[in-house]
Amino acid sequence: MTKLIAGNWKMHGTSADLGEVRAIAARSAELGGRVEVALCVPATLIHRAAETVPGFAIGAQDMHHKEKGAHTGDLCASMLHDAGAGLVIVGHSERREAHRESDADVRAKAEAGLATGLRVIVCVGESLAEREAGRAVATVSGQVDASLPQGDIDHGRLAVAYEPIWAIGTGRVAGTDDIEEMHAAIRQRLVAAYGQAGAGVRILYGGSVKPDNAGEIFAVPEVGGALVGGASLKAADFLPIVEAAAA
Ligand SMILES: O=C[C@H](O)COP(=O)(O)O
Repeated sequence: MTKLIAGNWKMHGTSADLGEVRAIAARSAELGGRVEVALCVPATLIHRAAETVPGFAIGAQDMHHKEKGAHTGDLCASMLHDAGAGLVIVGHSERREAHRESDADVRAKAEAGLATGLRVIVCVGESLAEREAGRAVATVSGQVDASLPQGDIDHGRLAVAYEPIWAIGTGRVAGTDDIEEMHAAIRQRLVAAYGQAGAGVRILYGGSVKPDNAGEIFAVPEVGGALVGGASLKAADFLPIVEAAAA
């Protein structure tokens, strides 16, 4: 399966950073069909980024599950699509925590995103306390069961990102054994939910992915790519990760 490397710029980036988008898109195009690359930029940059690099996948980092209404400050899937987004991240742990998003909220967003034609990355991941209590696999399996869209899916438009919360932005990456165990557990839940289509859903790893650990992570069974935060902000950091996935 071709790996998907998605950058998540979080609350970083203005029009002054479009040169990074341009550099990332140009090298990604050279790598042709060997890897899929996307950048999920702040909502304020989606339109300009999409216009700057036509044909390259620009995404959003969140969306409201409804199509329209009195929701001050929110954006719906069709607005993101209209701005030029081709994909959206939902259920990132930073939103689950800071905005109290539940599994049900995440599922509603994922279903609305797919229904609008966006590709969707659903994030799951355990806290350090849950891992230390031996509940990591149970926690993440429960999130997968309750956060993923219900019904038939187009497996090519859905991905799951496993991001242990304690590995995000900390420089502390999960061990390859732990990644392998968790990705296998997620695969089992995907197949239970979707049958054969569940075998084709990419499972990304996220949490302190850097140029110097990407190759090792990509060699782990069932790792279908990465969701990259800090190292996606600069082409010089992100492109070696993209190249490792294309190798
Ligand atoms: O969405 C990306 C993840 O939160 C990982 O962030 P990070 O690569 O900065 O650890």
